[in-house]
Amino acid sequence: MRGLTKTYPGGRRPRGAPPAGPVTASRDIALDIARGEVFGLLGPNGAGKTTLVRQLTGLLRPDAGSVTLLGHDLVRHPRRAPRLLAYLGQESTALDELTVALAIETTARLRGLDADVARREREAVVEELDLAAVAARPLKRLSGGQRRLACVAAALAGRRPVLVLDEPTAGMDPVARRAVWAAIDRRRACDGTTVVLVTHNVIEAETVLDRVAVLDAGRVIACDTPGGLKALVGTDVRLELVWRDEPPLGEPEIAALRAAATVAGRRWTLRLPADRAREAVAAVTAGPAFAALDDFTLATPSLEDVYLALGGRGAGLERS
Ligand SMILES: Nc1ncnc2c1ncn2[C@@H]1O[C@H](COP(=O)(O)OP(=O)(O)OP(=O)(O)O)[C@@H](O)[C@H]1O
Repeated sequence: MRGLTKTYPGGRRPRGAPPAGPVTASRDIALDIARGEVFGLLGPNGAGKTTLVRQLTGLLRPDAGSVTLLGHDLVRHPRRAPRLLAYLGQESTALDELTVALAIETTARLRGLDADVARREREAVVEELDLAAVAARPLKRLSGGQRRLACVAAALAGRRPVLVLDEPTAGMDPVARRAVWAAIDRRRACDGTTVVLVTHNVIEAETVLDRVAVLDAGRVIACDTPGGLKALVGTDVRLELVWRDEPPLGEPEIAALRAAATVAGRRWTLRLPADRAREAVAAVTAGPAFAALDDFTLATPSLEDVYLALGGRGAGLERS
């Protein structure tokens, strides 16, 4: 992608509401995604992730800039996109009337597979994502998480060399989410599939992503490997404390931690240099503090920390 720019015109608003001005959702975006890479787009609600992937998939025409995918100019020839990539949008209602099995098999057929190959592929992906129990039911009669999983299965059918997945695990339970991340990892490892992944689930996604672009207000504000991005925030570690009810603020060490913490209900989050974190862990795991503690975690920087350090608002980022 080079120089991708997209501004939505201001819309009409109900009488009395403030006028809605135009929104520039992509600002001069330049990104190179290598073949076989699992590439993440990270950013808060409204950062422009969906706008970007819709341009990448030929569904939305940029105002300026270019998208070249496997040698094809997708701004000039957007209809080539469906032959090159599988796209899972945020909302997929097109398959709602079909059963899960038929949705997967039909998608594979539409992507050019012979009937028996499409059937075999359907069987394999139903097993891979553990969908057998709901395979005979129409998508519209499934729970939100099950429907999303069925849509992921359809996206995987037909073996496109590029997968563009917009929040594939939204609304899924942990078992389903794990199955999706494993399926993505397998496509990359076995087929060399290129995957572009929009996600809010930063901690989970970290394990599958080769590189990540962080978007904020339509701009790419950082792009690197997860490790490279984490190096940006230095060596601070994150200490999370969850208290049973009242923390023992009478203890001077605990009162000092309170002053440095971000407090959300019973949860305190602290970002500390490693040696200071060690002292803090010693303080909270001794004496009355430990008795008052419900849970604690100590973690090295995550992509979420990177995002926050880069000045993002943090809203909308989700931890597993
Ligand atoms: N059709 C549209 N018309 C006008 N403005 C739009 C339209 N679609 C998106 N926007 C605006 O463009 C900006 C980027 O939206 P986009 O959906 O790309 O963000 P996102 O990063 O995908 O957000 P989310 O995480 O909530 O899915 C937002 O300010 C949004 O309000």
